[in-house]
Amino acid sequence: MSGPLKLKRESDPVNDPDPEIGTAEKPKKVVALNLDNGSLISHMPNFISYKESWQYFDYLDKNIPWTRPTIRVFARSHVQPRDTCYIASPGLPQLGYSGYKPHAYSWDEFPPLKDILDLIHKAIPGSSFNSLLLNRYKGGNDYVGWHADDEKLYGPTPQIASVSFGCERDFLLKKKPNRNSQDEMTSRNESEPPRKRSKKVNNVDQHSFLLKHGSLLVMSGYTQRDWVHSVPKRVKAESVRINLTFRKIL
Ligand SMILES: O=C(O)CCC(=O)C(=O)O
Ligand SMILES: [Fe+2]
Repeated sequence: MSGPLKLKRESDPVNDPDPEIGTAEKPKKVVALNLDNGSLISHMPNFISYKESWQYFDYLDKNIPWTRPTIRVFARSHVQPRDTCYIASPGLPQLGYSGYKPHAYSWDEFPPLKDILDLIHKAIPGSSFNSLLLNRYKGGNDYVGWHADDEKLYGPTPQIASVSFGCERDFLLKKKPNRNSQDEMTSRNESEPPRKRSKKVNNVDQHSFLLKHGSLLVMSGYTQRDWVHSVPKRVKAESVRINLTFRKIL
């Protein structure tokens, strides 16, 4: 299990800085959310400066070999509702989800990704990510359905570091109903998100983060075992968002 999560800041937080004009010297605010039973979320809204984040966005938008694969969910085929790409260090076991096994590109082909990886390793002491799943949401109709990144190859307490560029989108977390009824929640639901379930959801059982341009969100501990997350459709989100989730295959 990864140790207690402590994101390093460049200086102590003072006033909440203007999100529109990022600078490298800006103090880094960190919000830590301790979910129950050892699930942890840390959020650093200004992880990478505004200007640098647009440079990364433009590079990734143009240079990543994006694909929109067909995946299988609940025994039905769907086109994944967002573009994707996968990077992994050599010699790791093959990632597979929803019947899809992405080709693993090398970090060496995309030097800016190595720079972001370095920034993340510096921000999260003790981390050593070796793979990366990239997503590109072309507009508000693109989304990721409720799922947990609980594939066995990440181990029982995966730490996942998520960096976002471009259009701001909501990132939702919801507690899994209970340990015996996880089946319908744990596979990536890429079909329309289910309509409201009849069971009432407690306020402490769901959380929402607005993931801004240049932000970092880290999920640790038992978050993947006990919670599901999603980035739902948003009609008003018209522009492109690129998200990077760094993971460690054990
Ligand atoms: O786009 C995001 O913020 C989340 C993506 C995600 O959950 C995933 O790729 O597993
Ligand atoms: Fe995920």
